[in-house]
Amino acid sequence: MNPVVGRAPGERVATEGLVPSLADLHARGASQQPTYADPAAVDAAVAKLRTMPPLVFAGECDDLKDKLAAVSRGEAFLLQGGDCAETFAGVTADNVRNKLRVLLQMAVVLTYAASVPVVKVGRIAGQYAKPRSSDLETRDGVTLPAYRGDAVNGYEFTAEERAHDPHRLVEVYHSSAATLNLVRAFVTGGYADLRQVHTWNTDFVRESSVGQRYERMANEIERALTFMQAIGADPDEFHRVDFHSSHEALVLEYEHAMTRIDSRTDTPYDVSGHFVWIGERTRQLDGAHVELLRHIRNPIGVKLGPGTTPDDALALADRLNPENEPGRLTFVTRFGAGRIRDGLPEVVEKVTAAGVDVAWVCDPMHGNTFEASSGYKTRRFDDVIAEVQGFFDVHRSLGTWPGGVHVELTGDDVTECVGGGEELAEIDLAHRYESVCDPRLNRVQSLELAFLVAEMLRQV
Ligand SMILES: O=C[C@H](O)[C@H](O)COP(=O)(O)O
Ligand SMILES: C=C(OP(=O)(O)O)C(=O)O
Ligand SMILES: [Mn+2]
Repeated sequence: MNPVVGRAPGERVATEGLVPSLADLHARGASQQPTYADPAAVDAAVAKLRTMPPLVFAGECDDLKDKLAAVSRGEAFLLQGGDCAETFAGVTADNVRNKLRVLLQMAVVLTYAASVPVVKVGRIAGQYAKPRSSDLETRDGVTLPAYRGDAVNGYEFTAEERAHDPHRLVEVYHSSAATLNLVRAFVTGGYADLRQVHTWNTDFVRESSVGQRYERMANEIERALTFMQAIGADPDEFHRVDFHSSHEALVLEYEHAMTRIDSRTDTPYDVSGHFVWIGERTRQLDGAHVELLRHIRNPIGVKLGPGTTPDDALALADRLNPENEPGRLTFVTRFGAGRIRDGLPEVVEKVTAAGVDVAWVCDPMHGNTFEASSGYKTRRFDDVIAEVQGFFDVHRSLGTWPGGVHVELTGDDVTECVGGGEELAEIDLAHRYESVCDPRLNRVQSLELAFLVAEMLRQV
């Protein structure tokens, strides 16, 4: 049997002995898992997934780990962004291109304005499962299971759609494959060529002042590229970019089935994405998610909310990266604008004092969510910026490196977060609120964030 391919039903699982079994993981009382009615259908979905080719290759995961090691050394900056929850219906060329385009624009702003190499990672091609505060949702007196992402159930508020369906896990694989295929084509096939800096901005420049600001910067970049070509630089150097996929490793059946033994090193990798992270709600030290992820060799992240103590962070680092391998572990802090300045310093201080090698990244979204009077979940652009500013200030005062930002965004002109240069108000939210889970920055807000972060980076 080829150990990279997995097993046929009934055969030994290729990862046996190197990764805990699904039964062992569930025995830990895993939180935030689907509740499936039909165990045979779950087995069939898992068996099918085990036969599917990897979505990413272990060597690519190692490349990203090397880049994240540069982040942890203070030599690069991570830009990680995308939807809160991807949907199967959202796998269209326009949608994928628009998300990639805004990330490329943001990366160019950060690289050019702050002169720092930017590691680009999408919340894309696998971000289909959501932890929720409540198992149930009630509308007009009707109570149904909460929406847990397209990986688990449908968004439509009917009993049929909200039932947890294991076959959806196979659909996650196919949707991720289609998305990643397009992303790979875009980033290597010319769309991401640095000489396209202007093209990414068309249909945008006239409409917003941030688009115009970007346009001025793109003119400067173009002149610099022309100069470099004139002095003999290889134009192929500008042709492609490195871009990696990431998602929260939440549904154990999916992540376990996609964990394979790398034939180069005989070690396990979760080949469903380059980088996977453990959410704030599933990072229990003895929990199933920490147990699974401590066995895989991908670069991994852990979200740290405002309740995190220095000892929690140290214990997680010890469990997930006992050899202190650079680039292996990223702590994504999401304290909220009001708590970051008080809560973050002692965590960073003690982790640093213990000699733990980690990349520190700021998620300025998940600690700043509130419900507008209209009922929409939203976030204030000013709170997002205030948390990033707090993150930079804390790291500057401790002499540590603010290694990146992790944001929920989209390339479309949605109206989900309030504020920003367009001064979106709560009353505007209904106009184009399309997220099926958390509110995302739209294209203008995302680019504004990039310019503001570039200024903060220049001052580090
Ligand atoms: O994306 C993160 C979580 O799934 C989300 O913030 C939970 O939101 P809820 O409180 O509406 O369940
Ligand atoms: C669920 C998420 O975040 P957290 O685990 O930080 O709440 C998320 O990133 O969508
Ligand atoms: Mn979210």
